[in-house]
Amino acid sequence: MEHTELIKPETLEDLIQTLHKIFESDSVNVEEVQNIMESYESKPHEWMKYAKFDQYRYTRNLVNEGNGKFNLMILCWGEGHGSSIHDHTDSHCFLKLLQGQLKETLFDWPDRKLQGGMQQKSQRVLLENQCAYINDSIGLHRVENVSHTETAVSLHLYSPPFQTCQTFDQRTGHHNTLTLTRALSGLKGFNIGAVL
Ligand SMILES: N[C@@H](CS(=O)O)C(=O)O
Ligand SMILES: [Fe+2]
Repeated sequence: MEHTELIKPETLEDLIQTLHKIFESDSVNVEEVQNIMESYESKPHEWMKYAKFDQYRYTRNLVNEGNGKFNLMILCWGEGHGSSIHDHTDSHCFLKLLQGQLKETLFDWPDRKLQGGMQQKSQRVLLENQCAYINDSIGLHRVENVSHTETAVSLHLYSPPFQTCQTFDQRTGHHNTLTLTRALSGLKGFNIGAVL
């Protein structure tokens, strides 16, 4: 497999350029993408223009369309905002913290035969500049800003891009398909926000 030489991106623009290079190849090297995203040191003035908050739910703001290979988005989490349990539609999902902290809870896919609740598998707190990774074979997750005083901002890369995903009811394991929005302001549009 061909490897792009890893040079630490100094700016968000640099990071976007490097990601374009990496994704020219047809196969995704998860570790390489994770490393490059982690090595970018978040500088708020570089991403501020994408960071739009909503009073009630986290927002999704498109940053770059990655030549059709990936979507790069900035998600803004107000105090107490979180996502429902969801999948990632057979895509790779990278999640890098630009500001604040997020709690990630992992779940297994519910067993159709066993009617009942979904047990959480593990939990971790993601710190500023860390980059997490998930896909459907790892499982499902829920992401929350549990802070009552601090907002959180995260940079997400999805490859290939997707517009719908499934959300799950923890109590029953039942799912719904949801169309995601790429820019949410106010309450119009959809995301998988859940009020904690
Ligand atoms: N995957 C979610 C955000 S997160 O909870 O990972 C989304 O794209 O809205
Ligand atoms: Fe997610």
